[in-house]
Amino acid sequence: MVALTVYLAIAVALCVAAYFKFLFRKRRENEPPIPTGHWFWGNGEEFSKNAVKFLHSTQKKIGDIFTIRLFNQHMTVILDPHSYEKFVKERNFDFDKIQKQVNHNVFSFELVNARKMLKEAGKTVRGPYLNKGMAQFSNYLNETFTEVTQSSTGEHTDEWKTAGLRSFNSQTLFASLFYTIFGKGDASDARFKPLSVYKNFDTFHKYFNFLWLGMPVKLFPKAVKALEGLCNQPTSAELLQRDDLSEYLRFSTNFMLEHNQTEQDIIGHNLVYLHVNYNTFRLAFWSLYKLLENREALEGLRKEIDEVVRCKRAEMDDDDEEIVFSMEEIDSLKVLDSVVNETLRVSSGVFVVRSVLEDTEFQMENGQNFTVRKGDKVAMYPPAMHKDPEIFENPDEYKYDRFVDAKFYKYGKEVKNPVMAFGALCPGKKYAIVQSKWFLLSSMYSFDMELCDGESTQPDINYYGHEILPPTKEVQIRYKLRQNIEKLSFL
Ligand code: HEM
Repeated sequence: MVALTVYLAIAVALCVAAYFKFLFRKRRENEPPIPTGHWFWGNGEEFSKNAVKFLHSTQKKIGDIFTIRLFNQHMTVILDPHSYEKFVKERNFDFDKIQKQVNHNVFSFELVNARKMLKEAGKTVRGPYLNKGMAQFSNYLNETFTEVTQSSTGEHTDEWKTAGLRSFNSQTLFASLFYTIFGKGDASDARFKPLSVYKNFDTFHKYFNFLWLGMPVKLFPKAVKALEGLCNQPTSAELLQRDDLSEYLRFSTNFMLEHNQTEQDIIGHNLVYLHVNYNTFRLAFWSLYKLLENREALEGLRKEIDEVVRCKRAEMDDDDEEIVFSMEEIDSLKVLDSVVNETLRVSSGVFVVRSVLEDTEFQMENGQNFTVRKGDKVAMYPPAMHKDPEIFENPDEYKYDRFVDAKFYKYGKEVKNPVMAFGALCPGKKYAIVQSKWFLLSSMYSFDMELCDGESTQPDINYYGHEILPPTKEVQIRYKLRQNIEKLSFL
């Protein structure tokens, strides 16, 4: 009995010590305020129920900067959009640890000399490389558009067809992204094909937040099975032999081989690359869905597209078979640009998050100073700013032309980066945006499309933390090829 009492006393003492070490926090002088939360979970429950709602109500009570606790992780959240540039430039706020955590916990590898690799590889998705990649992408997209309008016997049909919107996008956009990244390879090789990779990726992504936080993948048998399928890839030598392999993967694979990384590491890195590109797939889903849901938006965009095509057609010679667009022409389409920005605003779920390397004096843009504690995380949360009613009037409403010639203000001052969905470091921002624009332009021009009766969905807030949120469910659409259309291609 005495022994039992002693064990119990030790256990209680250990629990109390663990509580004070990992969970309890006494605010030090000059640190940001701490909102009240559950003694054990901290602010985790309110945060996971609806992060944006929780952050908005805390902001109202205690200001633009505060430190929340998500179980044992303390995170300082900054919700002043004007402080964004100071946040991304602060050297003690580090992204490398986060990037390593994703590579290690989710894709089981470590990237040697990661900063150099990412910096150099990032150059291969910009400038002239971008045009080469886009030309490939637009060709693949045209091929897939032909495939999805074939009847079951393989003939072209003008009939209405019904499909899930994600399924339609997986056969068109995802397949085109996939081939642009990995090249086409040997058609008779059944390994690593877009549709099976898409299905496995879709399953695997459901567990992303758990894996990222460090839970072992073995706890999730469906994720293990999906990952096995995803790892069944061609070898690095086979990929490097493909002429149409993307420059990004060519560079990164050679870099990793030079640094003696294993085939398994290269496979893991290929999956990370696919993972970042998967955001473009999700963005395209919301871009199309929102247009189909809002007839006025669809007609507004189609008017802009039909007009530009009409002008281009008037300039064509009789023997021209394709209508060709340049990057500048795509960039000049204001409604298309606004549709993509508005879609990013309503569907982004990402935290722009950093690890705090040292106790850091952080000065907000309004001159207030706060000390952010070493070992904590510090973050800006775009979805909360994207839904700030002071910046965006009626923020819950989708307004397709919201960004046409518009400026946005907070505290009476213009917000320089009203849409922050790409954070500061994403090298693929321009690529993802121009691919999404091209996909929208081509599909709006090529297809009549509508949502089937009663179909609707919304961004799934259980996935807050993902760059672009997935939908709560699939929706069914009807589509058919429009009459008298030309082939579109990218210069
Ligand atoms: C809609 C599409 C995309 C969204 C919303 C998105 C968003 C993001 C965000 C929020 C980050 C973290 C940045 C930060 O914390 O400052 C990031 C990082 C990154 N993204 Fe993207 N991304 C997209 C597409 C792409 C594409 C197409 C590529 C391909 C090149 C790409 C490559 C990367 C890489 C390599 C990083 C890590 C950068 C580093 O560690 O320095 N992303 N992305």
